[in-house]
Amino acid sequence: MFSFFKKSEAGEAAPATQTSPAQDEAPKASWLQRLKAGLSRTSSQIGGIFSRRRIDEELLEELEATLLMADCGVEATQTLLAELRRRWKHDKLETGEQLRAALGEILVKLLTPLQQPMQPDAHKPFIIMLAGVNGAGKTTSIGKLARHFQSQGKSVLLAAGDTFRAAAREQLMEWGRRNDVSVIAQDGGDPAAVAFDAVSAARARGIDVVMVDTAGRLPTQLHLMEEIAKVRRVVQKAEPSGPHEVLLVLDGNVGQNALAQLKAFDQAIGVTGLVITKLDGTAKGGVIAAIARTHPKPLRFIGVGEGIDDLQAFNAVEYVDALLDTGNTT
Ligand SMILES: Nc1nc2c(ncn2[C@@H]2O[C@H](COP(=O)(O)OP(=O)(O)OP(=O)(O)O)[C@@H](O)[C@H]2O)c(=O)[nH]1
Repeated sequence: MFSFFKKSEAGEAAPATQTSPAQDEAPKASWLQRLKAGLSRTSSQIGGIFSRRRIDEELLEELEATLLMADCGVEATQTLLAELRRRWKHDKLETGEQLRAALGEILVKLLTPLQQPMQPDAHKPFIIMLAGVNGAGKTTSIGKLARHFQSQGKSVLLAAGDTFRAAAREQLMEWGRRNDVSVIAQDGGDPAAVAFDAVSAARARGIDVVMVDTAGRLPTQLHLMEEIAKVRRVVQKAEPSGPHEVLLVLDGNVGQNALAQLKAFDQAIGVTGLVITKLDGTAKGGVIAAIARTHPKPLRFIGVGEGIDDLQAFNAVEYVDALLDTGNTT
């Protein structure tokens, strides 16, 4: 918990002016390597299937089972297999490698609609609310995003909306002091009131981006889901055009459970974008296909580690390359 902020306090993280990862080829290459390493379990399982010379029904059935095990879910797996079968016949595919290329194209087509960058210049202040279950990576992602926006020359203000844990609040405030990011917090109290104060302060101070952190909660904790819906309503009271982004942070390791979380949070607060973290761990990676097929939402960022450069804008071609080893990125 808060390890990113702890790192910053110890002075280990890169200074704000150095964080422009997307424009920096060297970090990007190592970032892609981390993504590939994270998804290597799935890519090696699928790779084993494609290494066969001939395509037949048995191979397709094995691929189907592998996609299901990789968290793609029934609907996305069926969609992918149906299209693959069509291409097999229509394009007269013969080898496993041709099938890998075809699956890559089909997956890129499925995932590309999720590749929609955030538009923080659309409003001032641009108000982002973050939600998710406990430990999904909200606070870590806020730290990374704050640096990301600062590197673009934007001023940032945080609302410490996790009013349950005093330690979390203090950690965030200390991190803010050291990184030139204002943090609005209250002792105890109401998260909606903190959000209201933060939005009002951002307007008064001419801040570019406000991020409203919220305490982790499970969709089954109905009173907490009602509480977060209230935070959203109160943000809108403070700024009628906001919130401009309602980000749901999902842990990439939770598999199909991510879909259940997405549906529940979407119903409560109207999710407008996703952050999927921890794709560097034991994540199998297919859940993004499941989301694209059954409950599509813009996937703004994916996380492959706890470091400052480890949160990157989602790119469908890069992701599919990491998942299938298609060789379409270097
Ligand atoms: N490996 C890895 N760890 C991550 C990533 N993102 C976050 N973490 C770690 O996940 C843990 C939980 O992250 P937090 O940011 O504290 O999660 P949170 O959603 O704010 O948690 P609550 O405050 O309990 O709601 C921390 O140890 C983070 O360092 C990631 O992309 N990869």
